[in-house]
Amino acid sequence: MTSFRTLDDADVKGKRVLVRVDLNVPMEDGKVTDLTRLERIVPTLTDIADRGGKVVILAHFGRPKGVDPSQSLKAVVPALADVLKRPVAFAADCIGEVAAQAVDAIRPGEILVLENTRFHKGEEKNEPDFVKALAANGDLFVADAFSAAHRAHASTEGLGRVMPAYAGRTMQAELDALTRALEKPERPVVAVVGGAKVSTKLDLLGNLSKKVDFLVIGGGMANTFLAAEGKAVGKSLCEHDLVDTARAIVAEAAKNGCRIVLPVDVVCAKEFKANASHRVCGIDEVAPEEMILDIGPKSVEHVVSILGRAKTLVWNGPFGAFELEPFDNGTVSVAEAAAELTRAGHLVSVAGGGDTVAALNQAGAADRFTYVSTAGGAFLEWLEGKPLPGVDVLRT
Ligand SMILES: Nc1ncnc2c1ncn2[C@@H]1O[C@H](COP(=O)(O)OP(=O)(O)OP(=O)(O)O)[C@@H](O)[C@H]1O
Ligand SMILES: O=C(O)[C@H](O)COP(=O)(O)O
Repeated sequence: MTSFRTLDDADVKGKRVLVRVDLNVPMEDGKVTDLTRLERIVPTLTDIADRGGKVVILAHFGRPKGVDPSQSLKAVVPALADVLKRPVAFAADCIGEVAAQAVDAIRPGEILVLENTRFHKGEEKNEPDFVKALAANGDLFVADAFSAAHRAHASTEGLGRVMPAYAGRTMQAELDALTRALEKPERPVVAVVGGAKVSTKLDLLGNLSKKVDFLVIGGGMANTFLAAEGKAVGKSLCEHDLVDTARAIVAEAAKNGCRIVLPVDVVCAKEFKANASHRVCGIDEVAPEEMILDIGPKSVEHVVSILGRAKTLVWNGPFGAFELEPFDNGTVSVAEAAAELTRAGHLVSVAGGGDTVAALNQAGAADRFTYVSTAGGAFLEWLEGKPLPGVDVLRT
């Protein structure tokens, strides 16, 4: 069995601990608008600090091409200090003299953020010299950015190869949850895959159909599967060029003993806007001028009954255009049912993906899920069954 060294195995006292976290948080007018990623890293940072380590934070922000003051991590430092309820120092570079002096200047138990690693091209190229320059400021490496672990960058993967490396608390929680959900799940396992387009989730559907017992397809992508069954989907978002691909996914799933679950009724409107005039209809009754914008009540009931018999749920992507009321209804109703089944101890539920997390928050259901991942791309790549370099480098 693969295992990971964790913070419990690390002797951090008096050491300079390079901690890779994800500070890629949403900002508006220089203020952080969602603190979730900052809150998640508190246990790791306080644990190292309280055990007498010097906490030296490495992170990226945005996708700058070289040094770009508008993408400086300095703007995130006040919010991080607020969340930690401790002072946080900042250094204007992540390597060289500036970084070395800042690391020298903090005492054991104190916390320092180094400037955006992506200001140096060696970060994304994972250049050995840049890895070396980062490593010069630390004695050990703690990886706590699962959400950046799909990147083989210097600060996510390179450092793990050149110094003693440990999984931080968030990384550990994420890996535990993901293992419970797909690697060693209690069966039956249900995957809900919604969202806009099949084309963005082909690998994911292929991988999940090998691993889960029920693959519930929702959102715009369900329309392509419905079209593949010969249903008329009117003006709905639908990738007609992918109907053969959809048929191949269904056939492959059947071979693997995985049941594909599609909507049996839908909510249709003629306009893509909030509170557009709408109606519920059977899946064979969509008119040429209509768009499917949500699943209907019978579909909700069907999905909820499947969840009622399941032990594990993995969820990525909403059932409908959840940003527009009342087309959030399907997503909200299924989310509420999943949250209650989880709270009652009947279900292990793991969800991820930017829009998915927004939809679960909107439904007031996120807090009752077993685990909600803050990762976007990394969560998707994990669902696709791809190796995550920032995780693999931690394996013992
Ligand atoms: N029937 C539909 N018609 C049109 N758009 C839809 C429909 N159902 C869902 N969507 C849209 O799909 C989008 C979400 O899909 P997406 O694949 O991005 O989800 P996600 O994987 O959770 O998010 P992310 O890509 O941010 O991680 C939403 O904007 C939603 O409005
Ligand atoms: O926000 C994210 O999903 C991570 O921080 C990764 O960011 P990236 O897609 O720019 O590598």
